[in-house]
Amino acid sequence: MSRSEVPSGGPEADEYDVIVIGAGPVGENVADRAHASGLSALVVENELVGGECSYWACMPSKALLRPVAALSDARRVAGAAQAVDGGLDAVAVLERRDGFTSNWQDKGQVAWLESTGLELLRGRARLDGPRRIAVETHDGTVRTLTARHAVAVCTGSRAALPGIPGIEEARPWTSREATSAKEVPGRLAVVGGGVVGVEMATAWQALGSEVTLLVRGDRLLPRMEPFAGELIAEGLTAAGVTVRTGVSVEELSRPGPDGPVTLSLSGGGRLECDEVLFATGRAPRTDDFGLETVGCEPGSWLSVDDTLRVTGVHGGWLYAVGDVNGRALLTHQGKYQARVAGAAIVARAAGVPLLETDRWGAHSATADHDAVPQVVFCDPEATSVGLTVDEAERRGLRVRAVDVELGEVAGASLYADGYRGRARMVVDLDREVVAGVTFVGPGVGELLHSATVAVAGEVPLERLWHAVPSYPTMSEVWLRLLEEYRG
Ligand SMILES: Cc1cc2nc3c(=O)[nH]c(=O)nc-3n(C[C@H](O)[C@H](O)[C@H](O)COP(=O)(O)OP(=O)(O)OC[C@H]3O[C@@H](n4cnc5c(N)ncnc54)[C@H](O)[C@@H]3O)c2cc1C
Ligand SMILES: NC(=O)c1ccc[n+]([C@@H]2O[C@H](COP(=O)([O-])OP(=O)(O)OC[C@H]3O[C@@H](n4cnc5c(N)ncnc54)[C@H](O)[C@@H]3O)[C@@H](O)[C@H]2O)c1
Repeated sequence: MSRSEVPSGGPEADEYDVIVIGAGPVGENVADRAHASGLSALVVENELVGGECSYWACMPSKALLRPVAALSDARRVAGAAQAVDGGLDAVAVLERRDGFTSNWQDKGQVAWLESTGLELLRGRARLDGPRRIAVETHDGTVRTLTARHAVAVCTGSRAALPGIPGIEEARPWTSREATSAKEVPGRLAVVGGGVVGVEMATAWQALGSEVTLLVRGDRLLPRMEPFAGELIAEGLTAAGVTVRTGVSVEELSRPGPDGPVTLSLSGGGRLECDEVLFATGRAPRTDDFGLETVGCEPGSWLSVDDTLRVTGVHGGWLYAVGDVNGRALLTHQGKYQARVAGAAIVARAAGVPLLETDRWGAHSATADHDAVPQVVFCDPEATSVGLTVDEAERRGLRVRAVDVELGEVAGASLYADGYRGRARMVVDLDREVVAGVTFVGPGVGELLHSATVAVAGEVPLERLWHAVPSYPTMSEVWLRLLEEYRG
């Protein structure tokens, strides 16, 4: 037991100013904010400190994907391409991935908690009425703890599996296996054309699997502008992935424990594979969590206001931050919410009469509505922030889409021979500000933050005209977009 871990059963420490349930990236940040402002804070964690993101999501998936991009980048530049021989070294990639997860040990993250002075209790927490939680600790005892000011639920999400006949016996991969597998399956079927589906299809195809991506809708990445899914499908197909749209899995069968899986598909077809990954969305970790003891629906996404306080809970002491509130299932957005929630908890504990809850105020997670950035790390990369044309129109905004082929930008043509990529700026015509941006192409991930600043800053287009991009970088796409808009 490390210095900061709380011994179970200690009667002296059963009351804290703030109790945080879940030590993922979000819980860590809520607790850190509260503690740094002088409140006592306890963090309860049932598995590994660092959460899904560190061990089975962002970090291992990006460790699998970075070598794919590095190799593709070299192959797209004459002169460098000649130096590239063969594909990825799968063993080396998996070993590097293992390094990023610290071999699924959380010593490093516990050391960070210790260094901040936060207390950690290992065990499974459940709500137990107003301001109370009961924790089943890893030694089997149950501790009841009380929060003076706030309980923050930061329990994240898990993979959601559809109720298809045979799915349990087929023992499908979820995002956990897809990010932690130690061997490369010969044939991998991936079900779902969302972010996990396209990223993991990209990674495992490059590592040597023969990947079939099964998408029930008519396009990939349906939450982005349609051209994103088109360019990603093109990239996946060029890499050797079989992309099938308009197809659903109706049944699975895996007769032998280690044998192949057969998928029965809509329309009568069958597909045999060695492993099948279901990347079909997420469910909140709120089942068997005592939500009924505080008047909430067990198993539900926790609905919150913009200070991240759960709506409809008497006394206003319960917060839900990160994936578990379903607002934006992204680490950076959850950490942003954690900063806002932390500030709100501290202000309320100090008795501040009026919080800054107006739009873009210090106690309002406004960006969740208008400026959520996302980078999908496939090849090419797909990125977006703010609203698509479709979303803007559904909100009743009068918008214009401005499109530019990225390959026409000097910096992009230097980045890769025959550069393929596209940019779209969605302009709010009444305010003449940028409501949303999508960039798709190799290397655009690092470009996205410029768009996030423009969208969150509501920078007028006439001022953006004075933000001069360096020549010859890909950022000159901004100049092309503005020129196209001004005509
Ligand atoms: C394959 C994959 C790749 C992803 N890649 C990215 C990416 O590149 N960039 C990005 O921004 N986002 C990415 N995401 C999303 C990102 O992982 C999540 O948004 C992020 O992990 C949410 O953080 P969190 O702290 O809310 O929850 P989590 O990281 O899920 O942490 C919750 C913690 O709470 C603990 N817990 C749960 N219930 C209890 C309980 N009852 N008692 C005690 N402890 C409990 C859990 O053990 C866990 O440690 C990815 C997701 C997946 C699946
Ligand atoms: N790079 C990143 O930022 C990154 C990477 C991975 C995951 N994430 C986050 O994790 C979350 C989860 O990702 P995800 O891909 O699991 O969810 P998702 O919601 O992005 O995509 C799931 C897809 O599966 C489809 N689907 C659902 N049920 C199905 C069924 N029965 N059969 C076939 N298809 C079905 C849905 O239509 C959807 O397109 C996302 O919200 C994403 O923000 C982010």
